[in-house]
Amino acid sequence: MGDESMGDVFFESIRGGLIVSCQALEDEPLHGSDTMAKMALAADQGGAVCIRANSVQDIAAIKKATKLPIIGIIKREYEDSEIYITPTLREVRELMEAGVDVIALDATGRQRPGGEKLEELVAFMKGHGQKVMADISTIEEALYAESIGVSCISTTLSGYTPYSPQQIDPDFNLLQEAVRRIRIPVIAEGRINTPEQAANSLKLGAHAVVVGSAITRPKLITERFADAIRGVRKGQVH
Ligand SMILES: CC(=O)N[C@H](C=O)[C@@H](O)[C@H](O)[C@H](O)COP(=O)(O)O
Repeated sequence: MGDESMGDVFFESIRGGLIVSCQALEDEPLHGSDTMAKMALAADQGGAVCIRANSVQDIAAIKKATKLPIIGIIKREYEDSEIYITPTLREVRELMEAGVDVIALDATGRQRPGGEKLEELVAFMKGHGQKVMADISTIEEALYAESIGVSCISTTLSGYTPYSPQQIDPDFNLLQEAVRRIRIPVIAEGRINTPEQAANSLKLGAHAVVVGSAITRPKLITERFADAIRGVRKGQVH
């Protein structure tokens, strides 16, 4: 592990712990800061060590509901880029103003809106003493993010770039390779849908685990159950 995170209060506080991502976009039934604050409180009471949250409004509401540290993002779409997780300096500034323990941003190699550069965003945040989580989709992106000074990496975007493995399960291969080759903390994130997968992530060396949909997206959870039972009793005679 790199020098910055060694002994760092935030990274020590989340070591081996569960980070719950509390997010609902405008088109989701649970959208709304009050609801996200309640989700965060439930996560806190359930044993989470940190919350990952989207938008200045949600972050402000969550801060009132719990004292847990926050990894903040702003999802915003731009016409000239595929990147939507904290894409530009505008979102970085908004998050710094809101005040979060860590800012997470897309650290894939893709073109950013307005031609902005990942290195410049990271340098800006580090220059202001802001911790940075790099959301990556491949080992090359993880290595590059580490080389430009991010505080930790997360496997968030594996499966969400066209050049990373498209799979239903979490990308444990990427996690393992990152743990082997990266010195800063490696966070497991993305499609961790069962307690066993979360525990396995830590066994494979993840510093902490982020779980979102499986805890905070009831529509998706319902769909999984509905899909699993669909047709099971069809044709049965009672
Ligand atoms: C790809 C992307 O946009 N991921 C987002 C990142 O903040 C969230 O929508 C995910 O819920 C989060 O990464 C946790 O993952 P999962 O919900 O699979 O546990």
